[in-house]
Amino acid sequence: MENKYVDVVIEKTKKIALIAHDGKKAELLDWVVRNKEILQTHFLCGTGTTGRLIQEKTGLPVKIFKSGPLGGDQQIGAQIVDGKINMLIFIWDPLEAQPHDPDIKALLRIATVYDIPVANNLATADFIIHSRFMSEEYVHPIEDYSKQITKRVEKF
Ligand SMILES: O=C(CO)COP(=O)(O)O
Repeated sequence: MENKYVDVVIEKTKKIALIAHDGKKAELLDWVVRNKEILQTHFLCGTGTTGRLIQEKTGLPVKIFKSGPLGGDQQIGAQIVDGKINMLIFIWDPLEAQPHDPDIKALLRIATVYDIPVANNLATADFIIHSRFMSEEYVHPIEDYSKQITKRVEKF
């Protein structure tokens, strides 16, 4: 299916990454369908298979990165570092071992370093998308979070 993502979409309010492991993909797809009205006003991206399935099932434009085991989690992590993603919905499977477990840990770590909202289950995803964070007026309480991190690291 044609990738409908175009650069201009990046101007949308929130920049959301959507990822689910195989055993959790159906759950995430249903959630995206249920919340399509809200999600369509934001920029969406995802790892290879998750992103493609969301695009096919909902018709929403999704910027698609590599599949998780092929480096997609790392690409998404790099986008967080560059400020191009500011919310992560990552429905990882606690009952299934993954060959790229170090990449998964790295992504979750970098999301914490940059203090973006992260949902690892749908209850939290619901909580976030109905929260004040989704409004255009929301600004991170720490003006430039990455400056604060740099300061902390430079101390040593
Ligand atoms: O493995 C993943 C995240 O760790 C997801 O990758 P896919 O969306 O390509 O299945």
